[in-house]
Amino acid sequence: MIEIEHLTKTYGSFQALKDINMYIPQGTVFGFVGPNGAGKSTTMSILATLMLPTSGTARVDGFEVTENPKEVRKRIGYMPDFFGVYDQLKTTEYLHFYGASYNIPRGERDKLIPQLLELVNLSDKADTYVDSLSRGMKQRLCLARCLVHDPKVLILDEPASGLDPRARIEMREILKELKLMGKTIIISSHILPELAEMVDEIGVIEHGQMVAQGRVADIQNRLRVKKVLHIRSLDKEEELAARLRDEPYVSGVLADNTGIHVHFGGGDEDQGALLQRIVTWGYPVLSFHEAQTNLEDVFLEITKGGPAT
Ligand SMILES: Nc1ncnc2c1ncn2[C@@H]1O[C@H](COP(=O)(O)OP(=O)(O)OP(=O)(O)O)[C@@H](O)[C@H]1O
Repeated sequence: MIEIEHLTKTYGSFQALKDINMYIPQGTVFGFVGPNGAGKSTTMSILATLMLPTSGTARVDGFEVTENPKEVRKRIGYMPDFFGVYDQLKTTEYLHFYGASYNIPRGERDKLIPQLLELVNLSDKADTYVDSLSRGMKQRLCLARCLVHDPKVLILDEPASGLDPRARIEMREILKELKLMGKTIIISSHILPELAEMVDEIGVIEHGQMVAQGRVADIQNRLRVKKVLHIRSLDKEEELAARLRDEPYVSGVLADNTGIHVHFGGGDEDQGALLQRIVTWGYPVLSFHEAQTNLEDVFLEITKGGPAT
């Protein structure tokens, strides 16, 4: 549904995007992650036909963004990271305004708008002035605005930024519903663990370059060169932790009240041998397992936070 090939963008002499390639199949929820200034908004603005690339191509549903921007716009709903809402309008009027700009007839809008408000949990705010809505409500209204023309693709630039935990959960639930409706969604965020639960694939961008892309689990596996083993012993955990520090492939050991966390660079056989040794030493092992790495760990592992080149 989205195909980006050799995309570059320069601002003056600054190269913000360097040969970006990205393929997002229909119905995929794609998490676009990267540190501040990495190039996420630039990529999304190009996809949304709001900015011209310097070179390369970007297609949405087969239509190239520079050759066929009108066809692209029919198919996308774009939520920018900063957006304005018109103060003098009520929520329903606001959505009528956007619906009318997509030439949706009044009768259809009258049916559609209550459904959209229900989807974004704003039914009880239908007659409220938009400037009196909370930030979370405004974000949800903006999402409803992106949906008025029933686009196949949603391009959401940090839809959960600045929201409190409850509002973020609400936003996440709405996005899950949109996924069920079959939308292809590209969503950028800094809130990585939250993305992990709902995205099918991630692309990690740093200094204008894609540094990793694929299914979340595959990327986690690829990066699991150093795993974390979580060990619990019925007693003498501190003593065991001290002993583990001198074991092969162990690069760090942390003991706290949840158990022993061992950074381990060995393979499966080495891991088995380590467990065997612990048992031979006579420690009453309660559990010994590989801790799940989350998307936050993956992100930190890939983006080392070096200076821009
Ligand atoms: N209009 C512009 N003129 C010059 N430089 C720009 C312009 N827009 C963006 N940049 C630069 O391009 C780089 C990429 O910016 P972009 O906004 O795409 O990053 P981002 O990943 O979305 O960051 P954030 O997470 O902070 O929104 C940054 O270094 C930024 O300073």
